[in-house]
Amino acid sequence: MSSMLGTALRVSIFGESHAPAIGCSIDGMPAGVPLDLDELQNFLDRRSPGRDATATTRREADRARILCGVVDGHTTGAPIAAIIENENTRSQDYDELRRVPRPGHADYPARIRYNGFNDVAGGGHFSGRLTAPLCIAGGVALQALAQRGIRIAAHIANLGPQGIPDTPLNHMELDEDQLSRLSSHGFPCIDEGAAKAMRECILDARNDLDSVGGVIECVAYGVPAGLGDPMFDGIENRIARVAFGIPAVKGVDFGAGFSAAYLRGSQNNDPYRMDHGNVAPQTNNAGGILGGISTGMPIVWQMAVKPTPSIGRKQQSVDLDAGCDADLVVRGRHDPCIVPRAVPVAEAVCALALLDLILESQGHRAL
Ligand SMILES: Cc1cc2nc3c(=O)[nH]c(=O)nc-3n(C[C@H](O)[C@H](O)[C@H](O)COP(=O)(O)O)c2cc1C
Ligand SMILES: C=C(O[C@@H]1CC(C(=O)O)=C[C@@H](OP(=O)(O)O)[C@H]1O)C(=O)O
Repeated sequence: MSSMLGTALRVSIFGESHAPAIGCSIDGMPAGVPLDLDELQNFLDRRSPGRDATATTRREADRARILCGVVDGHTTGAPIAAIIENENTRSQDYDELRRVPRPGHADYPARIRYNGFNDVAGGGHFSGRLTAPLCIAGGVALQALAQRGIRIAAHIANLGPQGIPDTPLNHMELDEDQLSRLSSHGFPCIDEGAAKAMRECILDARNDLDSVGGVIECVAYGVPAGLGDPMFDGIENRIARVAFGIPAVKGVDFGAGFSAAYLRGSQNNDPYRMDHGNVAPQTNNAGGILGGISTGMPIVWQMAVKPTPSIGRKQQSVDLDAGCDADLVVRGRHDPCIVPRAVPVAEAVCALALLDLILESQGHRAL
């Protein structure tokens, strides 16, 4: 299992959900980037488990311990390594799953791929818990990008089988106040009414021993025009590659995305106008990217998160040792919906993909 990303900024994620620790290493971060460790911890807290009834009851402090690469509040230019200790594991909940795999989780294909040697406890290296160290690396990248005037925000765009929509971010440029209100919100939505309805939808699913999914919209403001490459190294390719590393993400689209297929060219094209000497597209169906290259408009993308596979209902499975059908009731503590906790993870992957691109385009030089 190799969980590495980036070319100029190379990040490796290691650990397993019930191992003593999970962590990351970050190679290629330039020296002298100011790093506020409280801000980083606040970012990790937005993802951490066990905070209310809409999330798993596994309580973890998720304290990031930076081992090296940061001195006196600045990056040193040396590789950064950080860990989070796993403090609340209950591995016996997973004993049966080695034999009887959960529908929708990685148990069965992982057993075939790794000849049964993979760690099943807590989902092992396949666990959503690995997004905690991903958020350490992403949190560092977010602070580095903020130094360059690039701000990233995400929210729950839509949730549940009936589709409860929040106000789309693509139609608005958030000011600093709105950005910090969204990022300090326990349930990140623009519209309070939508947040309330979404919360109820998750609690209903939990009561029904079931789960729900949804869509997260993420926007990067302040990305200058002209970054990126055509074909295989475009901004879309780079963000999608990292976003699909988040467990449970099954779809990624940009700007109008799949709905562009149902528009005419006259509706989908973003007309140009001059504004105080600058080229200003009047709409942003392109999501800030044309030909893989940034247009100067906000980069707008969405990711679809499936309903949590581990649900409390009896499900059909198989006993792989006995070679027969078997019913399964999954035990343990699970998120009835992954979406709220995955919002900061979307911001993290967006920051990592964009910072890697920027460092690559400046020949790995200082920010
Ligand atoms: C933040 C986060 C929390 C998650 N929590 C759970 C959980 O409690 N139970 C579960 O079965 N899956 C959970 N998942 C999803 C599984 O890890 C994921 O569905 C599984 O590894 C299979 O991968 P795939 O869905 O990408 O194919 C979570 C994912 C994330 C990102
Ligand atoms: C602990 C986290 O989420 C976990 C993600 C997860 C999974 O299968 O992805 C399964 C559960 O693990 P456990 O059975 O050990 O409680 C979740 O609690 C976390 O995200 O930090």
